[in-house]
Amino acid sequence: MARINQSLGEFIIENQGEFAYSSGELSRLINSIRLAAKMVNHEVNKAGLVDITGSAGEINTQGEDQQKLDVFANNVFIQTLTNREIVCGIASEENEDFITISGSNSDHKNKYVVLIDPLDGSSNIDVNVSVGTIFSIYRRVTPLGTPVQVEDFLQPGNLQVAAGYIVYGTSTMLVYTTGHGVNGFTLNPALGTYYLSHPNMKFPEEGHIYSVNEGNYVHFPQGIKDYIKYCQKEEGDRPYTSRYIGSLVSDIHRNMIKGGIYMYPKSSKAAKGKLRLLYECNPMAFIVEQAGGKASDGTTRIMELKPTELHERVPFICGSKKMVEKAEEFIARANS
Ligand SMILES: O=P(O)(O)OC[C@H]1O[C@](O)(COP(=O)(O)O)[C@@H](O)[C@@H]1O
Ligand SMILES: [Mg+2]
Ligand SMILES: [Mg+2]
Repeated sequence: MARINQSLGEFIIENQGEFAYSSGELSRLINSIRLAAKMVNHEVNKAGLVDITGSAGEINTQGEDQQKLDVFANNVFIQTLTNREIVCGIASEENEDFITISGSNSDHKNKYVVLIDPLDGSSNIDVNVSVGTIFSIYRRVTPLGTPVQVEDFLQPGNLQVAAGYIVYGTSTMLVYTTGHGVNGFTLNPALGTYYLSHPNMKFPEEGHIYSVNEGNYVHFPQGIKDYIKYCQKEEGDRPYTSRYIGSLVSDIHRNMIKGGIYMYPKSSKAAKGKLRLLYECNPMAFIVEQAGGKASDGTTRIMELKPTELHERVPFICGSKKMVEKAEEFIARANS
């Protein structure tokens, strides 16, 4: 039973029984992510004082200019998980290929793989706007004792055993689900401990916030343009308020608390949108659905999409159930 101010460590142990055939491996894995997030949080808070802002001078596999904090966060999560031999493989936004973790006895004994966006909202690092980390966990599908394969990562979102995000904002929060609801924990920086501050988070069915990069409006499909016009129309409880931070984690976190819809649609500039299915859309969709919201690519439920590549992109619409359904209506009408 969730108790306010219960520590994350206590919560993980007390809820371990929720996981089928729980061996404690998943608990230890979430604990390792908790630890790595504290190390990243420490650096994020010092951004501007230490040499952690700006470009790392490298281009990642997505053709993006890697930021120093992208590289730092990526190394911290990979090392923390590797050192603890807690997973059999890791896929990251910042690495072209997946990483095989064989374990000190090279016995590939671990059953979980992790997919991670180590630093989300990279364009906001240097301007002191909140950023995040996103993680998704699956049970491997290839036999234990053998090296991990790409098919262990290319699983549909509805097979996730856990997913979560960390938002490094006015406070640092870790929000996650194991398929039994969504709980949010706030870091007490003085004690270095996360405490349950947002038990059983619920996504309001309806909201008054729409989040989309309107700078791309001219490039959007007609259905999206029509829905944005609907949000802006003086009618009933509209116009809605436009809020766009440009950090996926922060935009969805806000909308989950206040009610709202986030959209990163496809466009004439980006045929599949920008966001990555495996380590951005699937984990956020799992959390949003577990909180009672909805997540789709405009027509299909995100978590039913069958991934084909590690870094594939998909159009992403998610948030308050009724708002996502309304947007899907406009898309279907424009496509008919
Ligand atoms: O600047 P744009 O095109 O609106 O894109 C913003 C989106 O891109 C992202 O920054 C992509 O994530 P990364 O920073 O992890 O690459 C999202 O967090 C955000 O929602
Ligand atoms: Mg991201
Ligand atoms: Mg990133």
